[in-house]
Amino acid sequence: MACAGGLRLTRTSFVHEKSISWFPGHMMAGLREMRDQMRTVDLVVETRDARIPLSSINRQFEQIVGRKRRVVVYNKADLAPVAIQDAVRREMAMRDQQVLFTDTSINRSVKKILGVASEIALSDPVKYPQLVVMVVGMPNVGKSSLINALRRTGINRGKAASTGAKPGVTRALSSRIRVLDTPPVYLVDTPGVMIPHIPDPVAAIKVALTGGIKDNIADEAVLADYLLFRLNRLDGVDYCSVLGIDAPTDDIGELLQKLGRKIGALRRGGELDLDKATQHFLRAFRTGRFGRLCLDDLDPQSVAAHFQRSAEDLPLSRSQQAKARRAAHRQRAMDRARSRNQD
Ligand SMILES: Nc1nc2c(ncn2[C@@H]2O[C@H](COP(=O)(O)OP(=O)(O)OP(=O)(O)O)[C@@H](O)[C@H]2O)c(=O)[nH]1
Repeated sequence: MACAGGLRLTRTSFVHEKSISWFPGHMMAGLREMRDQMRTVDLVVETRDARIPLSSINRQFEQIVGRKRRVVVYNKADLAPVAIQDAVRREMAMRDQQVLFTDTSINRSVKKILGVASEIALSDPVKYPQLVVMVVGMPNVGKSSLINALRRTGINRGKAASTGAKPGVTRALSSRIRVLDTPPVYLVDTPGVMIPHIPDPVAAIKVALTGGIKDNIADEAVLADYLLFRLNRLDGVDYCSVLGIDAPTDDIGELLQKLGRKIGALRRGGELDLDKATQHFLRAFRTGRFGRLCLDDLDPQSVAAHFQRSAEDLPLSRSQQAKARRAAHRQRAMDRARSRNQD
């Protein structure tokens, strides 16, 4: 139950047919430039949002990264439950992905990335006189913040990349940004790239809720409706206390009316301003006021279904097909072991 006082859930699933598409020209140009520069890159840091460990995966990066060494960084870990980290590590390890969790406000948390880069650079100083790391990811996952944090941690220097609360701040590849002197490590910032067409409309809603899609492109009313649906199904989220409303509800109209009255969101003439109430509700989630939350389901079946769907959407390279086969093999072995334990 989400709030004190009890709630009868009136919906069993969230149905939304229309996906959100946002793929402006600078993203296409950015992808092309990333592909062109990839041969000069030694390591790729693929940044994702820890609140949506699956929905923030953009398979286009796997295609342009190819066989380059890659580390997956789940940023904004301060906004996601610590408890998800083991499940995510396990699932990604099955897909041969090394995973780190970061919060860009904490030096010790981003230092792990410098550790990975240094290890590669020191393994062959002749091959890597300077190590070049490209930071890629969906919009607003915190790529530029991560670069600034690495620079602060590595060489105690100020901001080198522009950041902002809205998606699409970085619009082109940066020049190389120094983040470590010994061994020399340089980072390249890149524009956030969306999936051109997200096949699952609910995944698109999750990306928009976490700030990856501009609010004027996503339908804020739908985002708020999904957020309420999800909050009601997560244990221990007391949104009533956070919002200052009396009782939980599964009806977004009712919640926004109450919230609008509570925060005094009124238009001229005294009519309730439900848009303002909607934005207040979304902001409360985005700033972590409802606590650490994860919007993706991480049980093995849901994860397998997610990868199945995204594989159908994007043709896989040969090495990706081999990886997918290995992951499916491991998954089947785990399922068999699990069912043997249950017997
Ligand atoms: N809570 C939290 N917020 C973060 C973290 N890292 C970045 N942010 C915030 O996330 C927002 C987006 O950060 P950016 O670094 O501009 O994101 P980006 O991925 O470079 O964005 P694009 O320009 O769209 O590609 C900013 O408001 C940051 O302050 C983090 O670890 N935790």
